[in-house]
Amino acid sequence: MAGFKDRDKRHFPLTDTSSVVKLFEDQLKGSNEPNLALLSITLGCIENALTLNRSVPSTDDSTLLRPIFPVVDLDTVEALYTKFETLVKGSVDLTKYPEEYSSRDLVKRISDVIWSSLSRSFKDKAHLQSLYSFLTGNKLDCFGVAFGVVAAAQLLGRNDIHLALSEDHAWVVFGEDGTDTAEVTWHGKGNEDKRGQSIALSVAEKSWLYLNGQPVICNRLMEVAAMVSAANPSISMTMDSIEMGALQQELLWLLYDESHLSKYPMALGNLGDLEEISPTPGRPPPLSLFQEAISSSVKNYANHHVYPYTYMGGYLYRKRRYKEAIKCWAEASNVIRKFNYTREDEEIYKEFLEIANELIPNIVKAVTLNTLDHEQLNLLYDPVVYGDILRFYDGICEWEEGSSTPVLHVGWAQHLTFSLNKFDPRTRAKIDVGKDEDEEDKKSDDEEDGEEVDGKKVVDNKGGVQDSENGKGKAAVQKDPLKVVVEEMKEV
Ligand SMILES: FC(F)c1nnc(N2CCN(c3ncnc4sc(CC(F)(F)F)cc34)CC2)s1
Repeated sequence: MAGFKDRDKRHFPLTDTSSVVKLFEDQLKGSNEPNLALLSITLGCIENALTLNRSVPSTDDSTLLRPIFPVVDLDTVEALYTKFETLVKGSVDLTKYPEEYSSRDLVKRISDVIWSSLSRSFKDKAHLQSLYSFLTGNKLDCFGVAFGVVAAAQLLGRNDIHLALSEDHAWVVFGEDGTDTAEVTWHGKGNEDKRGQSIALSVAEKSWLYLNGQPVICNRLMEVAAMVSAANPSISMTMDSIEMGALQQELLWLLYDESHLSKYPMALGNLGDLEEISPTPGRPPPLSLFQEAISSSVKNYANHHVYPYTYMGGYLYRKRRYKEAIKCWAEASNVIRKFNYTREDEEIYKEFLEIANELIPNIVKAVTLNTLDHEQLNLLYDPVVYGDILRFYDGICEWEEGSSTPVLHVGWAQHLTFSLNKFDPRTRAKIDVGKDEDEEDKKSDDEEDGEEVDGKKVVDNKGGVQDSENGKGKAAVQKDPLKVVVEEMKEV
């Protein structure tokens, strides 16, 4: 049972990074499970003091002289903890849920308790992910609501309720074998929340948002990793709190050393980004952390996560290692092609749009202008790079195939032709457009050699040719959207 015990209280007041790390260390290595509410309130209190309520004006150069790490008093944290405990235990009558494992009704009830306390103000600001934000401002973001439900469940002794995380959404798992699922928060803008529903139907859509059944399922220790990973050191668009970033980095290394990041690719990516900003002596470099994130996704999630590749690609791009960056993006595209694009996948759409329409054109321009650096110029004569760009686009096309919503539009084609035309024609003649033998293909093998029907490979598993639906039972996106419109017009 979690609870605010004396052994927790003796860490207070917290006066610097190391005292916070000691509190987390004690919670992670101690006898019983870490107290999510206690840690989230504490971390949120520090983040608030270092980013929103900075004790000294940010322009004042005296900050260079005086440390501004906030003192976190026991009574501040204890008062908020008691407020949360009173709210949760006062609103959920556990005698109504006597069974050993949690029911959907109980999960929905806990979600309602968090949900009904929220203020109506807009929720995509920063620093709304912790219980400190919830208890002092009644505000939480999408992740924060899901995390709050799990922290409340822990307070109620419901140890089967755990956090499930995709790359852009969060929900909970529960029940005897931890395979029941429930929406507990909203997603995106203008989407009705589906709280209380199982996520099975959404997974069936093969959308990236639900990672096609390959989300990160947390235990209590990984829920601490999620809380730390979701911490946000940014003060403004241009400035980060050094102290908050350092604290987040040290806590992530603590979790890394206890192996609580090994199945959490995004947390490994976050740590890699922090190490790029401020390298820790004696620790692995960013690239090896990004590689660990990729390996974790391959090993634990059938290579269904995109972000490990875009973490590494973004890093290599910033280091002007363009050939390797483009290979990462081709690998990212090799992941997204396994999904169908649905309207709630905007976040990853924007990621691929930026790579295709900004980053790759910038590379092609940079190496054209910077002809002094022969290493870079060779890029436009390198059939491997050209092949990777084609693979990058091919994955996006396959992502679109069979999807209910189109992905590509003429803007994509303009940037595509710009980028490809910069390559030397002899180089373009050299490449072999062989199919990469990827073990987990979106189509089953016997569809690989399907008939071409108006440019689309559409076969059933009997080798016959289906109508416009493809092997995934979805209304496939036609090659020519205009044709669809004309056909629909005829039906009217
Ligand atoms: F691939 C690079 F471009 C990225 N750089 N930052 C990326 N982030 C930053 C951090 N981030 C995350 N980092 C740790 N855990 C989670 S769980 C989650 C989904 C939701 F917020 F719970 F809904 C998001 C997320 C989302 C992805 S990807």
